[in-house]
Amino acid sequence: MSLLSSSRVLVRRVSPLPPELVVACLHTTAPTAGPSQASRSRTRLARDLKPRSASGKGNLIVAPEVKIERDSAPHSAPGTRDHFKVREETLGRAREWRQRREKWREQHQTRDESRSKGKKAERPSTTGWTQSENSVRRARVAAEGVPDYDQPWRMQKERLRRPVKVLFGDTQGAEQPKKTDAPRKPQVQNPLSDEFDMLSRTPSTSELSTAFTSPPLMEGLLASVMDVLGPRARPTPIQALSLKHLFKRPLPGNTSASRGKDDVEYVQCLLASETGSGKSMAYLLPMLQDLKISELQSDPAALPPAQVPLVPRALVLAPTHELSRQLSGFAKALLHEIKLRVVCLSRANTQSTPARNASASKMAKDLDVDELNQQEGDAHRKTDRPLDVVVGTPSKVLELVKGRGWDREQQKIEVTWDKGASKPRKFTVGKPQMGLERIEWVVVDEADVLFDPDFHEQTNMILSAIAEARGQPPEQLDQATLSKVGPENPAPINYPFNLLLSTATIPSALAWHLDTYHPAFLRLASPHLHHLPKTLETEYVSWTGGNHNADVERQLRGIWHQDALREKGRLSKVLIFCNKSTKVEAIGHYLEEKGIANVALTSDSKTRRWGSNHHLDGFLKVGSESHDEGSSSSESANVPDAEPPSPVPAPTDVSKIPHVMITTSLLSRGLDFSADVKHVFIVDEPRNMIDFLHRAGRSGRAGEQGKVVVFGKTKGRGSDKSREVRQKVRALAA
Ligand SMILES: Nc1ncnc2c1ncn2[C@@H]1O[C@H](COP(=O)(O)OP(=O)(O)OP(=O)(O)O)[C@@H](O)[C@H]1O
Repeated sequence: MSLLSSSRVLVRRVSPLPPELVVACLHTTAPTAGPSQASRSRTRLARDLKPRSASGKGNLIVAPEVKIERDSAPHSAPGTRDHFKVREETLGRAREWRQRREKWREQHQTRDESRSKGKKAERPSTTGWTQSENSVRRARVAAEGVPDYDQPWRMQKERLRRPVKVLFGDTQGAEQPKKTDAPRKPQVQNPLSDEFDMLSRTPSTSELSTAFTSPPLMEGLLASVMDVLGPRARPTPIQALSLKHLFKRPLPGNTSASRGKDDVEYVQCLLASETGSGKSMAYLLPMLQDLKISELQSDPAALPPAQVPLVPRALVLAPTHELSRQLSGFAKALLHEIKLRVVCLSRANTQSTPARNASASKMAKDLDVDELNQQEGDAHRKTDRPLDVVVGTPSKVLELVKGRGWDREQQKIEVTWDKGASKPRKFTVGKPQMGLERIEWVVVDEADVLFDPDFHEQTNMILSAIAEARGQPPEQLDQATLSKVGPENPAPINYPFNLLLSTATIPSALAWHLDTYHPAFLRLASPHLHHLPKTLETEYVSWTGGNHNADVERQLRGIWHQDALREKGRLSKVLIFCNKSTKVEAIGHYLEEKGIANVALTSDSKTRRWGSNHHLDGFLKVGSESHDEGSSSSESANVPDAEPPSPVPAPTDVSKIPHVMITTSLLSRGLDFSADVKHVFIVDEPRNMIDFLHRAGRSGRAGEQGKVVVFGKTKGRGSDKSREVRQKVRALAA
């Protein structure tokens, strides 16, 4: 079972759909079988990202690594290990070349002198090394399998031209190495590295901003960016691309800008960069600024009165409610100056109401927006001034758009029909609470999950519903046409709103979807896409025997022991990822018995039902999650009850304060964990490399140091799988 199938639990399945909705989403429903199935895998990384559209529309832009000052990008901030490593490497290489040149000169001089004296002289080597030195060097290169940087550039280039074995990604069509050329150890290459290496050096991408400035940002937004990231923060590659390409609307008062407000085309773009590289800000900034400018330029009195309580102008979709809450908190932090209204669609927004009683209408009634409008007085009554941004999961959004229980009614009808009963069971569908007609921006965060077979019906249904509400429903295709569409025969959809997709991994299924339905999308990518963050170290740990839990405990205690020696008692927090809920619980109980307080979180943990993020307290980054009403986290924590907890336990006491969170892939997506989470343990073999990238990426974020510890069998029978995983991980870390 793949990562994404394990995340099925995140959303209530919608089945079967009413016929009118099926038509609406058929347009983007890909047939499930066929010859191109392999190219639509959701567990394999795409081999290339260039748009395949024959029309020549669409563009892939990869940020150059060199142009973003390395010292200021989070992953290589001054003082970090990476910074010093790069510096040392660069200096070391230069020193070596200088020495070699000197040696070469000396050799030539000796030869010339010998010749002038009529003696026979040894021919100097082209590399500057003597023959004996050369043979030692060659032996080292062969034994260690390291690239031979000492070879002259021509030979080096020749070496690079040799075909390499692609061990992940789609292997179809990949050139296999000739037997004679094969290096000793199989070489694993990251599928995108060649394409990205070339693109990130093209001159067209070189003019990127190395600072947050105004323009393109409006002053209020710039101030908030400085407040959130600090005054010396510099844009990451993906943010620099966003600053250059996604700010289309001129700032108010900018008379020199040639484009008027009506000339603005819809922005339709994919933002792809590694985990923890600041994608949230890369999509939030252009969206929030555009909303503010359009608010300043529009006349609220001219808007038709809204029929429902919530009429947002932007929608951010995320796969889990935890991520929705964190994103809405992050957006709010960026809006202190420019004042837009953000609401997270979550049960925790209702006033201390038990989850089961929270209806959509109650939620709409109690949402912060009402409070805000009331505070602002009668001049801005509920429906006079639109809500700006709504953040939520697709199922929650549909619940508000179609009324609570809209999907359940259909289910009941089907069930009754199956049993041959004459009448379907009655089910009352709630009233719609949210209108989509004013939506100008849609962001699909974790796009690879939301366009994955488990979620794509809901995502496409929302996108189609917005297009319809805005008066331009997408063209409906019949089954025969649908079965023929593909990258070679695309069926482009032109949504009448700005659409941003954000992701850290592009499985071939998403690449297929984009080539087929969005060939004209602008694709912005960081040069480090499909790699582990540079500040993340990898360590492999072998199981010592039958009791794996004991090995996990030993590692934890080892880490804390080191921390206690190094950081004056501040112990790092650890995330443990398992493949199954039963294993999560087993490790949780074991650690609890051993006096290690922990939070064991599975999809049906009680604390998740409240819709707040309190169950992640102490693990999530402080300041980026929104504080809300909800249950306390104590229910989810497996705190051993050996001693009654003291009111303020010492921060280092791992038996009282949970320093370990154990979970499945449920929490591997998008969440920004605090810098205290320095270690991620992968105790079960990752199901695929996409899964691994997301799990490992919860640490080592935005230039923070982190370590991913991969457990496995390293010797004897059954160690092949773990060896293969190590090879792949090495390619991701390259
Ligand atoms: N330019 C920057 N400089 C320093 N830190 C930054 C910068 N931009 C964002 N950050 C910080 O980096 C962290 C990670 O950002 P974010 O959650 O947006 O990453 P992401 O790319 O969306 O990760 P994921 O793929 O896991 O969702 C956040 O804590 C954010 O505050």
